[in-house]
Amino acid sequence: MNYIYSFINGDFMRFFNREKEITEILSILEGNPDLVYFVYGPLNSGKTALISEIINNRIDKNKYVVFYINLRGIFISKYKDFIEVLFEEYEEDRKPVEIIKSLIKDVPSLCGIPTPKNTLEEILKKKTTKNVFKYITNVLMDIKKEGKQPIIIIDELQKIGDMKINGFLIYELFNYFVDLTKELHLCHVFCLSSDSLFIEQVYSEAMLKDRVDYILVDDFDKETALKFMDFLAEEILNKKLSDDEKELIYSYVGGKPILIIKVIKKLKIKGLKETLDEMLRDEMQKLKYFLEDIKEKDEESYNKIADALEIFKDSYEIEDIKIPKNIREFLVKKNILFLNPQKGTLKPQSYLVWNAIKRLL
Ligand SMILES: Nc1ncnc2c1ncn2[C@@H]1O[C@H](COP(=O)(O)OP(=O)(O)OP(=O)(O)O)[C@@H](O)[C@H]1O
Repeated sequence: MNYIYSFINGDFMRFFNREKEITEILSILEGNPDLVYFVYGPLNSGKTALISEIINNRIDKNKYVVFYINLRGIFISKYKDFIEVLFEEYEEDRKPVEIIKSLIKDVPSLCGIPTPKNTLEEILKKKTTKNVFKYITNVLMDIKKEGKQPIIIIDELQKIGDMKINGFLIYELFNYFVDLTKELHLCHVFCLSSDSLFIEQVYSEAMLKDRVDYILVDDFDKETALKFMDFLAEEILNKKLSDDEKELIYSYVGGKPILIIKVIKKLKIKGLKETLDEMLRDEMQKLKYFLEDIKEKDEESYNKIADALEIFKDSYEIEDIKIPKNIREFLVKKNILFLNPQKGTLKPQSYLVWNAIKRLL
């Protein structure tokens, strides 16, 4: 049984800023569970890093029990796959809550709901979610009786979007999450996703109105991005960057944390202009091949897509309906554009993509 989950992918990195988002989430956690929260934002904006910082360093570990269910990187094609991610089987003859209590002494979060072996077999035999949810609710109630507040976090929930058991599994889960929050006030629920089409579907789902809320984790704004560069230059290079250098980095990669980290790391072995030009060239190559493929398959679609992308030559962010629905959904699906359904806006997934668009179209 392996409950230890490392949130840090890649090198160890100290966490930077996000105080506004942290304050918002901590204040939600202090209150009674009431709504299901969707944490969304562009690709690699730092959603997982933020949640991980909160779980590891910002909450009182004696007060909360966190279940972090990560569907990222897991192949889920059938119900059984999903159940296997949701639960962690154990063999000892102890109650789940006892297992949980002993585990949380060592780790900040559990990556599955502990379930005795026989119970899991029973759950899997019945092809209905009713007994799954009943089991989870009982475990959560036991945790609450111990004076602790359970939190469920699901990363990349959209991965089960197409899965059907009776109806769509995802709707059954949403209903269950609404039960846990709005009805029972038993458990905090956070769903993380960078799939903005999925978030848009949730946003326009009448059933979820007034039962869910959204927390946007966007790329850093300019002021924060420049400070992040100072922070990283100190951490990684042990030196300061000039204002001109920071302005130049921002003009290429904007406020996307992962790209800023990449630039600063490369400065150990390469010059700044060379690093930035290389990154931009790679992005342009990707976009060029992407457009070439479309042009070869269907000239008419290519023209529509080129027209849509050309709109970004004048501005980074535009109103979503300026691009016809099918074209905008295609570009969002292909991770060229990010859709913010709350604001009704579209923008390139990063400044780097934006720069590639401006140079190629
Ligand atoms: N505030 C931050 N401080 C330090 N590093 C950060 C911060 N935000 C993001 N990062 C780094 O940027 C990278 C991408 O972040 P992360 O994986 O959290 O993004 P994400 O939004 O969850 O990605 P995805 O789009 O795949 O869901 C990680 O390596 C992370 O360590």
